[in-house]
Amino acid sequence: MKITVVGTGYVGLVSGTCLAEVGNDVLCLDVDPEKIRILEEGGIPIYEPGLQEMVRRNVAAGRLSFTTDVEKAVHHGTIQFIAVGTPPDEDGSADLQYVLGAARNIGRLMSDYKVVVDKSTVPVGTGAKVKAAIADELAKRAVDIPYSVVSNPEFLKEGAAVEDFMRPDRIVVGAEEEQAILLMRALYAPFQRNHERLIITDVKSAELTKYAANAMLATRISFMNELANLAEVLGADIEMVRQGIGSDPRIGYHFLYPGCGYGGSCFPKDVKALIATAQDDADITLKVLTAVEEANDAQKHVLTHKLKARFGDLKGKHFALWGLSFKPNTDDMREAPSRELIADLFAAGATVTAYDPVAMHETQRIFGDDSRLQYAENPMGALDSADALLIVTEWKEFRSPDFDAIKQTLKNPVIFDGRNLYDPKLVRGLGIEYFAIGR
Ligand SMILES: NC(=O)c1ccc[n+]([C@@H]2O[C@H](COP(=O)([O-])OP(=O)(O)OC[C@H]3O[C@@H](n4cnc5c(N)ncnc54)[C@H](O)[C@@H]3O)[C@@H](O)[C@H]2O)c1
Ligand SMILES: O=c1ccn([C@@H]2O[C@H](COP(=O)(O)OP(=O)(O)O[C@H]3O[C@H](CO)[C@@H](O)[C@H](O)[C@H]3O)[C@@H](O)[C@H]2O)c(=O)[nH]1
Repeated sequence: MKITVVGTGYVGLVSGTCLAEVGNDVLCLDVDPEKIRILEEGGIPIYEPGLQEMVRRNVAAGRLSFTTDVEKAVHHGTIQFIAVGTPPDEDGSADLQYVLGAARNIGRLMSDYKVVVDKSTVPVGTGAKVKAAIADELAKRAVDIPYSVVSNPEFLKEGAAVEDFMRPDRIVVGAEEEQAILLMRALYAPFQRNHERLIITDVKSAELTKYAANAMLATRISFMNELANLAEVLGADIEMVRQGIGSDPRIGYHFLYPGCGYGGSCFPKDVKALIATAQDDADITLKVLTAVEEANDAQKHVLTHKLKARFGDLKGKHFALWGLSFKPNTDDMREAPSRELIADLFAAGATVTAYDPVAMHETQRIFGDDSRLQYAENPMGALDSADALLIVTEWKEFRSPDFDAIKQTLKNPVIFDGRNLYDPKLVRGLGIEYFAIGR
């Protein structure tokens, strides 16, 4: 099948590449010429495990190519995926300018039947807006060309994006026209060989399903973070509680890990957008989600409070920081808890030496050449003359460190662990002061 993917970010590049992998002829469009240059030179503009090799393989096979030429892109695919960003507007609602801009381009340049598939996360009612934008462009040209608009939200997780796309739990398709449903079924057939994964809904339900999924997961995390803070004061261990409740199949173990707040380009933005949709379009205040967001905003400062409780004034203190990206296996720094922590430390007059396996370059782009933030070449290199070690991302390489070396290198043998990586008994038994979340 001939497919165009508009937007070559985390979702567009992964979707386009995985669709090429199963034999489709995919053209990826982006407005950012730098991204297209990198891709055309055989690189990838993001860090995502397994993606680079898959891109190279499919480019070499002639099934995957990249362009900034909008006209070429619109003419290429019968299926036109829209996978552009939907960042939060000032009031938290999703900014649809990129999605509607992409839709207008399609309406302006299409010459035959298109299925326009929205993969970006968009509020309920966006499908209708996309349809209207295309209709408007066709009317301006005084032509009548058939097209369908489909909602196909994406559920991939960064760091595991290729695996999630190739082996999805479910594929939600919101479509109301038979021709479009048939095409979507054919497109996704290779991804559901062993059992049915396609859930066909109306367009609005598909749009809401995406927000509902992220809001539910964010709710579990904020709930656990609040309980962790309570457990700590009461003298209970949240990790034992987590196992105690996770073993109930009605609850399950996933997404119950307490920490220093959820980040990333999706949960914070999508929780905000759903609250805004409910308020603006339905005059309904989503009380649970409002609390989820508030709890998360507070949780991002939990390590700062612990540091102040331990050290008092942080002025002149120097800290080692392990982990910068919002989660392991990505270089994505959007809404990363590390950003809030670093800002808190700067505000309190402290300095930082950070180490992250892949996100230091992106961090430097964000913080610029600020002498208060230095970078180490490896985890141990960050510890020299630091007053304590702080951990905010659970990269695998932090899981079994040389605790003796940590103890000898730090100025004070103190660890503040925002991801509960270690057994408190073991670490404290080695003579290291250990502060974790809820234990
Ligand atoms: N990142 C994730 O893990 C994830 C997962 C599921 C869903 N989503 C959703 O998917 C959407 C995209 O997210 P992302 O993280 O891939 O974003 P991103 O910012 O990484 O990529 C978006 C890309 O679109 C390009 N773009 C913008 N306007 C364009 C236009 N008119 N034509 C062509 N290209 C254009 C940008 O240059 C950018 O490269 C968002 O709605 C997001 O909420 C993201
Ligand atoms: O038990 C947990 C699980 C996650 N997190 C944090 O939650 C955030 C998000 O993590 P994760 O969901 O793994 O990463 P994302 O790549 O943001 O993926 C989410 O957002 C995507 C974009 O919408 C969706 O497609 C995915 O299904 C959804 O999991 C990160 O800061 C994690 O540290 C926790 O604190 N505790």
